Amino acid sequence: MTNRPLTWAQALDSICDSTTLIILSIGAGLLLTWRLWRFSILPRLYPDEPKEAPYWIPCHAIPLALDFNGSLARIIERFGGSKRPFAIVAGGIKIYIITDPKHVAETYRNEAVLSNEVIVRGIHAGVGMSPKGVDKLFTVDESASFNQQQPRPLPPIGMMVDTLRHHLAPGIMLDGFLDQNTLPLVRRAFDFEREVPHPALLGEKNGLKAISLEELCIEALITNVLEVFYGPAIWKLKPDFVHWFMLWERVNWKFLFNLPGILSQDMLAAKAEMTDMFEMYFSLPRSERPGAAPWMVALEDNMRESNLGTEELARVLTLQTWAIVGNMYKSAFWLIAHLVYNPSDLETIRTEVLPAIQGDQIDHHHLTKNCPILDSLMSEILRVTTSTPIVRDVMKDICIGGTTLRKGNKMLISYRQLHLNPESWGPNSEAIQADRFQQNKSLKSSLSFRPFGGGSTLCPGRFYARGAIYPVVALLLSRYDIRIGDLDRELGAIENKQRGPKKASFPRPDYSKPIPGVVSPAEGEDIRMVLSPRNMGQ
Ligand code: HEM
Repeated sequence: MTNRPLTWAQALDSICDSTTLIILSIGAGLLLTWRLWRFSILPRLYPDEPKEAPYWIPCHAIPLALDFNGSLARIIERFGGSKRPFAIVAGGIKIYIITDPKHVAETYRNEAVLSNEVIVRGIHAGVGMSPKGVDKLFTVDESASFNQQQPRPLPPIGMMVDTLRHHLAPGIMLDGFLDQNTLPLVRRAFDFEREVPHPALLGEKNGLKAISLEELCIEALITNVLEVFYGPAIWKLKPDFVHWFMLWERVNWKFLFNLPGILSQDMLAAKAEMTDMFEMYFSLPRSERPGAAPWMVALEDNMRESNLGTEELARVLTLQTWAIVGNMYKSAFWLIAHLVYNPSDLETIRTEVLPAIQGDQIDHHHLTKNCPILDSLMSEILRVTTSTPIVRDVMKDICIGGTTLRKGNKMLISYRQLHLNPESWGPNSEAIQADRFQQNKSLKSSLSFRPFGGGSTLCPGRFYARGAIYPVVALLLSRYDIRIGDLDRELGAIENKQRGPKKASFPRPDYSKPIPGVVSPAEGEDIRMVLSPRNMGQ
């Protein structure tokens, strides 16, 4: 063998190779030392602090952005077994994760320290309110007329929710609002003979109707409820408002993640169309927008008294509208979807609701008080489809679950994880069991069940939601027999006396995005139903 001298190029390559190797080794060494220090040594030095779920580069933000609920569930599964609060880091921010139902209750008892004010301010700034406008929302004016009757004076933002709470608590006001304002419009959602084609009607033949379940729920619980709250003027101002709201529904996660404009043109467009409509609406003299809900009228007066102008009102109400109509249509969608795929539950609930429907009259008291399986199924649907992540800011150091949460960090509760926790709900916790809440009545007030949040931000619309959703279910079941499928095939099957067409698979929910409230069906995941009028042609 001859030892040939290296060429210049070979020598350079070999130096580069060994330099690269050295750099890589140092990098790997530093990374390992950092990991050892951060995730093994630091937790021993500070045993009271929640342990951090280990990560390499670049923290937990990317998996969370790609599949929010899935990656959160995986992190919790790997790390949260002990039920002690633990921490993750996303986008440079430390977030404590609370998984124990008892610790969740503790967070609601400490709302001054675990506060949502920074987040609520940020959301209002995100819809375009000026810092001054946001400050006005949070400033208490003891002399404001709405504060004269209050045991404790409220800022306009508190007054707003309080007014809603007052109008929608069980009692004469809610009864009147349901009977006079809401139910006539819910009934209108079943008027398939109207002049302008019904958005849910896909076809009609021989007395059978092909219907999109999603569109029916949108018509009943978005389009009509918007009109219940704002009156019909909104349609003159923006006839396609629902289109923009539904786009917002699909992309509002970009708003929550604060994505840059270049990645969120669709979300920005939807937001602009919605605020634009409300600005036009609140610019109209009141006489030109009749039919608004009493709550809305009282709210507007109070906001104007607090010097919030038309543009600011428009932006605040864009967010309120999201809370008002963002969840009911999805709850109704999943509830009816469950029924059409589970005929025995459908028949049980049909028997329960039939007495509530007399011709055109709907007895909402019967539906909310005397239909235990319907009520139980609604709770079960909310349990399984809730996707809400609740985030709070830690305003001062606080001890929760034996660990110290440090000021300046955030805290997150995943209601989805709480609602599916096998320790509370059994090993088959993802399966829907219609009578679960009827079998065990204490479950509705369980610490592991929070479909409407908790503490001072407990949803003020929870009674109204049931009062508006149940009539939709009752009208559908009392008027129609329902099959899943295609009109032509269904007709063919009837003519040939065969069984109906093969059922499509159950619609897939989209848990990949953080949605405040109930999960949306994934895009295109609808149910096509064939409705045949009951007692006709049977
Ligand atoms: C099935 C339907 C509904 C579900 C699942 C639902 C869920 C929730 C949840 C989880 C929260 C708490 C958020 C938090 O603590 O940060 C909340 C708050 C809220 N909800 Fe609902 N909601 C529904 C229907 C409604 C309706 C019909 C209205 C109004 C008519 C409404 C108005 C509000 C408002 C204004 C808040 C904010 C409360 C506050 O910040 O103090 N919701 N909702």
